[in-house]
Amino acid sequence: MNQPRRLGTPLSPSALKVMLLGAGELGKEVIISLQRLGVEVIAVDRYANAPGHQVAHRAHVIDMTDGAALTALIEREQPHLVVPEIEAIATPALLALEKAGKATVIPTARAAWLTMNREGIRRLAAEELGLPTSPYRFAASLDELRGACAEIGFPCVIKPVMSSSGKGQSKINGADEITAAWDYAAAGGRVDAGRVIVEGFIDFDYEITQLTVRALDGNGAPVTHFCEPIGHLQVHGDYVESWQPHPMPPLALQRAREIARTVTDNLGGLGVFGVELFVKGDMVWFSEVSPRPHDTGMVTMASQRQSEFELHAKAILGLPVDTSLASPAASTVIYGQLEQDAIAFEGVAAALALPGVDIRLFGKPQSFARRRMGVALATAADIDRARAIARQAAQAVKPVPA
Ligand SMILES: Nc1ncnc2c1ncn2[C@@H]1O[C@H](COP(=O)(O)OP(=O)(O)OP(=O)(O)O)[C@@H](O)[C@H]1O
Ligand SMILES: NCC(=O)N[C@@H]1O[C@H](COP(=O)([O-])[O-])[C@@H](O)[C@H]1O
Ligand SMILES: [Mg+2]
Repeated sequence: MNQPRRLGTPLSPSALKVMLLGAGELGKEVIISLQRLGVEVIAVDRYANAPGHQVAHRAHVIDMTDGAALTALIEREQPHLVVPEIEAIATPALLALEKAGKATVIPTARAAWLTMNREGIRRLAAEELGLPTSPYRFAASLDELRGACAEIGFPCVIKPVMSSSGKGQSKINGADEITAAWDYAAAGGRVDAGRVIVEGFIDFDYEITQLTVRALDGNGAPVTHFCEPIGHLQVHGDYVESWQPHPMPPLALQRAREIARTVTDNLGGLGVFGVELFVKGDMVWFSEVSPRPHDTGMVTMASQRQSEFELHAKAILGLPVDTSLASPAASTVIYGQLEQDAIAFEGVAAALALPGVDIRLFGKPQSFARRRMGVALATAADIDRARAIARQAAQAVKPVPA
């Protein structure tokens, strides 16, 4: 099937239809990119008026971890492509639909299934592909967790096997913190699988996301493209700042791309992958991979000629892509700060008055203190300046009660 998809007219019999499973800030941008190519988009999420719902042709609210509900919706809508946007999806249902020839899943149903669970992707990367990772163990009870921590040693990082954006994740320094970490993981997992991973703590110099795109070239031949490395800062396992290009010594960059190629070749399919890597000197460790655009990649809306969202949209349609950098840039997250519905934002004009700044407000209907509600973007002559300006812009934007 090395052919681009035939583009048609939305809401007509010739429409090319794409269904997004998850319609948060990342999906919203993918949807906008698809709409620019005249694709009919159906957005699905677990709550009403999700960011992507607001820009799609049709919106559905279902529990995407319910395999029967997910299958019924896909069979009813019959999209040409199903595009997972979050991890917490009934991926066995996607595997079954793909096997029955009833759905094409991006990049593949197997990739969505393997990456929904840290155990799937970690065992593939470390045990099958032989990639360097932190040492790790899995545990399904508090007792097993005590044993796993004793083997891995301290400090270590404990995470639910199914979670994202740092939810339920703790770094602990000693055995006295194990019980609290177990309870926190149980509360924070998006799907309570009652299972955690313990990882040895990697004392990295910096971490990057290596955005990797599997696309077809103009002749229909498969090609792997690499974006410039994205550096980022995480607090409590959640990204707060990212920048591109992150400078790297040639050997570390080569290793990062070898790892990214190995894992994405194995996962297969078409689209953007966010390969998360830890770097110390010339040493590079694989951490995890998103078979979809990555939150730290929001910086590409400012830094690249084609953002990671445009790259994903084009790649999944079988169109050629361009991963070139346009300018150094940075992104800083705007958190909700308030626990309220329907908040308002002040200070956007002051933020936009700063040089090279742009702002995205996602339109999430409900704010939590640590919920990502928007992002400030800044381009500048170098990443240090871009980071300083993006931070200043994010601080200027003030969530306020409506
Ligand atoms: N073994 C480790 N050693 C050192 N730091 C770690 C380790 N595991 C995680 N971290 C830190 O925590 C961050 C989040 O971890 P991870 O990516 O596994 O969580 P996540 O919940 O999947 O987050 P996201 O969904 O945003 O990718 C990492 O980017 C890194 O900063
Ligand atoms: N690290 C994964 C990530 O950033 N995913 C993005 O966050 C949304 C969920 O946000 P919410 O939790 O605020 O609803 C997801 O829909 C996706 O866009
Ligand atoms: Mg991560």
